Order: sequence, then C-alpha cells, then structure tokens
Amino acid sequence: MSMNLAQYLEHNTDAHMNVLISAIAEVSQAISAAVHKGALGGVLGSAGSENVQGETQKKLDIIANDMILDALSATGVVAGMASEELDDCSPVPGHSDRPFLVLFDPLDGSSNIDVNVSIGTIFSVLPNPDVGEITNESFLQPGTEQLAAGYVVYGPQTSLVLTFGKGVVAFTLDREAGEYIQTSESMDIPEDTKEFAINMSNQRHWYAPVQGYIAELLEGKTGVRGKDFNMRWIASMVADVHRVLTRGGIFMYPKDLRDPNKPGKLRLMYEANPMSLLVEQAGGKSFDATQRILDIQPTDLHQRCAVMLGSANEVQRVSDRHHN
Ligand SMILES: O=P(O)(O)OC[C@H]1O[C@](O)(COP(=O)(O)O)[C@@H](O)[C@@H]1O
Ligand SMILES: [Mg+2]
Ligand SMILES: [Mg+2]
Repeated sequence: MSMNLAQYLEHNTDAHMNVLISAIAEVSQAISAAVHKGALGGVLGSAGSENVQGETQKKLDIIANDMILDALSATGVVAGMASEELDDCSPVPGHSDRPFLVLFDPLDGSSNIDVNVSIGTIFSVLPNPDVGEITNESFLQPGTEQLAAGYVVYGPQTSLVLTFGKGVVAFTLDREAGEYIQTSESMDIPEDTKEFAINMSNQRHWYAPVQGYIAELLEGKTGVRGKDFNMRWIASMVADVHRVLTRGGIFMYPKDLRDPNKPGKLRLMYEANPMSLLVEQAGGKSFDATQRILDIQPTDLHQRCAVMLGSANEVQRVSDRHHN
C-alpha cells in the first residue's frame, strides 16, 4: 500500500526535518487550492509592484510568498528565510539558534499563472551556521551543503518532489483526502534522451558552445547525432525540470550575449541549487558552463547562473564543448 507523506517522513527524517517538510507540504496544499480557484479566487493578475530583480510581481507571487513566510516562521525549526520576492533575508526574530535556513521561489513560472499553465514552488534547506544573528551572509553556502531540496508543481496534478540527498521521491496530492501520497520511490533520469528544452528565441544571443550543441540536435537523423530530437519549453522551470525528472531530457538556460555581465536568467540559491541537487540525486548532471552548479560558492542571495541539467550523457556533451 502507498505511504502518505507523514508515514514517509516518520521513517526517513529526524523530528526537526519532519516538522519542516510537513509545514512546507501543508502550505503548498493551501497554495494549490488558491491556484486551483484561479479567477474565482481573485488571485490572477499583476500586483502592480516589482521585486528586487526588477520583475513585475503577480498577485500570486506575493500571496504564496506571504503564506510560506508565515507557515515556516511558525514551525519552531526555522531561523531565517530568503525568497525571490524579498530584497533581503527574513530572520525569525529571537530565534537565531533554530536548525534550518530555508530559501524559496514561492511561485515559479509567474508568466504562466494567468494562462492556466503549470507553475510551482521551489525550496532549498540549509543548515543554520549558528554564529549569531541571521544575515544574508548566513545563506551564502554552496549547494552541496543543502540538507533537503524539493519543489511542488501545481499542474494537472499537484506533485511534491523531494530529496534529502539520498535519492528522489515523489508524492501526489489527494485533494479529497487532503494529503500527499507517495507515487514514486525513486525518480531516475535516463542517461540518454531525445528531448531538449531551451528558449529558442534567444538563439542569436548564445555563445558558440551552445550554438554548436543545439545545431547538432537540430540536424536530426541525418546529422552527427544520427537521431531526431524533440523540443519542449514550458517557461516554468519547475514544470520543465519535472518533465526531465520524469522521463529524461536536457534543460538549458545559458548565459548569453544580451548582457555579458548577467550570468544567465535563473537564480542560483532558490532555483538552480535545489533543482541541481534533485537532478544529481536522480542520476543526472548539472553544470553552469564552467563547473558543477552545486560547487559554486555564492556571493549574493539573488545571484544568477547559467543552468544546463538533466540526462547525464547530454549534459556531458555540452560540458565537453565548453571545455575543449
Ligand atoms: O520567459 P523565458 O525567458 O523563457 O524564461 C523562463 C524561465 O523564467 C522563469 O519563469 C523564472 O522564474 P519566476 O517566474 O520565478 O521568475 C523560469 O521558471 C523559467 O525557466
Ligand atoms: Mg522561478
Ligand atoms: Mg518566482
């Protein structure tokens, strides 16, 4: 019989982590319910404000952000949080000794909210270095330090995908029962794939290694690869990576020539790092064109990085093009 999330956590985590993941799961159910109501719940549309990255915030970006901040502050195990939607970290006042720091992208794929396409929440759990006051610097730990990472995708089903650094498991929300039920004991990314994900509209801006790699995929059966490749681009990282974890593929958001000072679009701390831990734990690879993403020593809460992740043999091919 399938386990529910509570049973899984009971067997696979300690008491503190159990409390934290249970709280994330609970708040994600509330976000899922709000997403599900859509226009009927008044959650669609723009909030008329901008976040620290200069991006227009949607109502749901702010609603989800506030819900997660409230839920995690109340757990008793979180010392501080950082989010895509907050300029600086949010310490839990008077509790700088609690065990965890949590970073999150409350609502990933904002441009898809109003058009009823899959969106999600991404989270990364770090140990509290416990050296006094929680500041932005407390969070600047490489991805290898993550104690847990995961996401919830609000799609045709609401799925929770989790890793504690020992494989990847998935749960599906049973709305009637109001709980997550385990639906995968081990997500494994096949080494080879015939599917790639990249925003092709940026092609003219790419650097030579990415140009060369995508060109060889587009040549198809009669080209050097000897097989046809298919392309998918949902524009919600959470949904694109969920597909890669489910059936393989390579997902890329490279750095490009538009603004050479801007190393890609995706954010290291709450998008690239948690997704990279999940992908590696599922047998895939993840790199930023120069190194393994999980090894990057962060210097800023909101720093960006190039992302190339997924089926190991494809990511290796792109990596080789960058190093030869
Ligand atoms: O619109 P583009 O340039 O294809 O970018 C899509 C990417 O931007 C993102 O939406 C950024 O996430 P947010 O919605 O959290 O800002 C990724 O999820 C996605 O992969
Ligand atoms: Mg995002
Ligand atoms: Mg977001």
